Amino acid sequence: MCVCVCVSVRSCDSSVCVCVSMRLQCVYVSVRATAVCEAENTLPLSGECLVQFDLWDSDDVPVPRKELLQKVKGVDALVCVLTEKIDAELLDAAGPNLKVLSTMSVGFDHLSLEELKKRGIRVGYTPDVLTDSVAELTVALLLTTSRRLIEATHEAKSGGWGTWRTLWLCGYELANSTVGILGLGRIGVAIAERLKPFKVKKFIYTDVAPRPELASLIDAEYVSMDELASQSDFLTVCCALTPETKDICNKDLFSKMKNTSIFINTSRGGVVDQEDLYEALSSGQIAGAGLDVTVPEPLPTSHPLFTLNNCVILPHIASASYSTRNAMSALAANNLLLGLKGQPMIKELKL
Ligand SMILES: O=C(O)C(=O)CO
Repeated sequence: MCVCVCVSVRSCDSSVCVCVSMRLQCVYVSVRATAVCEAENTLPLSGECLVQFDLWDSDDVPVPRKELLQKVKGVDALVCVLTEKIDAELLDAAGPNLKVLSTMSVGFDHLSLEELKKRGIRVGYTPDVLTDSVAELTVALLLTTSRRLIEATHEAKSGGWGTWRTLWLCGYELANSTVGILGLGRIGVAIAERLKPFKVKKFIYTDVAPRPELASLIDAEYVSMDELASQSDFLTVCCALTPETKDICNKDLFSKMKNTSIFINTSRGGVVDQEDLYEALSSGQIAGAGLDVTVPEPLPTSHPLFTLNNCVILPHIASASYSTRNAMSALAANNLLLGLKGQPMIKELKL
């Protein structure tokens, strides 16, 4: 039996995952599994079976495509992170042995689900364990953007800090505001729960359909996309990237937003038309934007969005806390091993 894995892992709790994480520490990995293998990089799969893996032992990530296409040949399973495009080309290169895919991410826009389904490959992913971390970072980004913290530290450091001035570096506060959530799921709820103590007046959301159970947790009102745009003082994007949501935040949406509103995206860069966002920010159509995700990633340092004071850009770090990355790696590893054993994964995508 053979397996292939590309994952970033640190130490974690269960014995299986301690074993995985010690071997796969902070690297993208290619893993090979064999029935009864005594090679160094092995994991127990069942009583009579061990998973063996080879490390992608380099900071040079993601795994170069050519190398990955080589490494996956003949494997039974694959663990990946969100930078790996799992498409027909890669699945063809892996061949018919491939039965399990485990992605260390909640997002799965990097996976060709149709191709996976067609080949009968089971897919594990890592929802829930990153909800707190992403929600926390979203709040941090929102406050950083709305209270202009990056500009402020720059001014303080660079001599721009003169006498106290009435309107200098004024921003927008959450108290008495309306917060809009585009795509209400676990993360949107967790963001709202954290924002509520800031005295937000009202939560509104839009989605493909109302989600009354989740909405009731935060007392959020379902509105149309247009109402979301026009009513939100803070609009936070929490939807998955799908063909339907690609570029959904575009000129049309920005043109309906208030000049005083703040746009936040910690989901996927692909949901935003970045040219339209640049236009909205530079023309004053909206007050500011905080982005943890962009297209491409990394965003080239020459990108026009980097020239704007009212745009805060983070390098996709929403889930980057030690405890969350540990939990994600443990879940990805356990999904992989359960899938290999033919058992239900802890978190499996329904294809
Ligand atoms: O898990 C994901 O999909 C992420 O984007 C991690 O931050």
